[in-house]
Amino acid sequence: MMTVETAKTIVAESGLKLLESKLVARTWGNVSCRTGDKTFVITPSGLSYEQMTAADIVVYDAESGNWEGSRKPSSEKGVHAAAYAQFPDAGFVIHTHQMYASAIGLAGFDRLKLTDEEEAALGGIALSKYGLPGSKKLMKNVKASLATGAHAILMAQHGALIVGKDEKEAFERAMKLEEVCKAACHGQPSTSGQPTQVSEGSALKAIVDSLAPSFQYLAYTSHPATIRTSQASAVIEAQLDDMAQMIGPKLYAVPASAEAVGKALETQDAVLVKNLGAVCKAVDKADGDALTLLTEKACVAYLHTHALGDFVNLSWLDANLMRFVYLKKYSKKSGG
Ligand SMILES: O=C(CO)[C@@H](O)[C@@H](O)COP(=O)(O)O
Repeated sequence: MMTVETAKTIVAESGLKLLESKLVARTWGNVSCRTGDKTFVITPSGLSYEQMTAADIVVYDAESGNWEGSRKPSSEKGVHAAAYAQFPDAGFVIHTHQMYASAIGLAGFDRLKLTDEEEAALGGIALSKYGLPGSKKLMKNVKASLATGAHAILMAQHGALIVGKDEKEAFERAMKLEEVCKAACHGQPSTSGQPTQVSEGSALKAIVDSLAPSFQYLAYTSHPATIRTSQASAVIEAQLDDMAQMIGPKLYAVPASAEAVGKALETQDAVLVKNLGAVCKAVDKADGDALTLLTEKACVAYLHTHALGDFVNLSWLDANLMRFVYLKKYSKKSGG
C-alpha cells in the first residue's frame, strides 16, 4: 500500500488530469486513492483543480466517518467508500461528469452493444438510478450497481463512477467508457439525420464582440450540437445535474441578434443563438470554459434523448433546488 503522502500527490495531480481531459468541468467530479482497508484520500469539496495541491487532499476513514484535513472531503465520499467496500482490490476511484457517458446514462443504456473485449476493459458496466448529488439515495443506488460487479457505473442524470486497481486503470476505463458511449450516442448531429448548418463563427463572434462591453466575460461555442439544438427547440429543460446547477433548469434559444442575446443574458447564464451556437455569461475564462462545456453537453444529451424519444428531464423541484444550492453555496467554493 502506498504512503498517504504519495496518495495525496497522485490524487491532486489526477484532479487536474480530470479537468484537462474534459471528463469534468469546473470543480465537478472527484478522485480518491485507497490507503488502507477502510481508509482513502479524496479531493476536497468544491475546490478548483487548477489550484489543488497535496496539502488540500483529505484523509477519510470510511469506518468511523472521520476525516483529517484543512478542507471538507468531497460530498461524494460515500460512493467512493461503497466502491472500496465492494472491491477489495480497488485502489483508485474517479467520479466524472463525462459527456457521452452522461448521455447514455440518460437513455439508450439497454441498447449498448459492447464487445467482450470492451466489457472486460471496463470491468463490467451498470446503470444506477438517480439520486441528488451527495445524497444517501445516490449512494444507495450506486452501491446497488457496484454489487453487480461492474467497475464502470453510469449514474443516471449525473455522470459516472469508475473503479480501478490503480490510477492508470481507472483513467483508462473512464476513457474507454467515453469511447463506447460516444459510439452509441445519437447526440452527434450528423446521426440525427438532418443537415446541420455549420455556424458562421464570425457571425457569432460579431454578436459577442458587440456585447462584450456590457458583460464581465463572455464565452461562446459553435459546437454542432448547440447549433442543431438551437434549430430544434426554443427551450430545453435540464436533464443533467450540472446543467441545473450552473446554467439553470432551462436553456433558451433566441434569434441571432445582439439585442436578443443581450436581453437573454440579463437573466440567464447561457443562451442558444439560433443557427450559430451558444453564448455564456461568466466571471472569467475558467468559468466561461466550464459553462460552454456544460452547454455543449446539455445539447448532446438533448439530441440523444430526443432521437430516442426518451426525455428524462429532472423534476422541477430537483432542478431548482440544485440551482439554489449552487448559487448560494457550491459556486462560491471554487477558490477554496
Ligand atoms: O455534482 C456534484 C456536486 O454538485 C458532485 O457529484 C461532484 O461532481 C462534485 O462534488 P464535490 O466538489 O466533490 O463535493
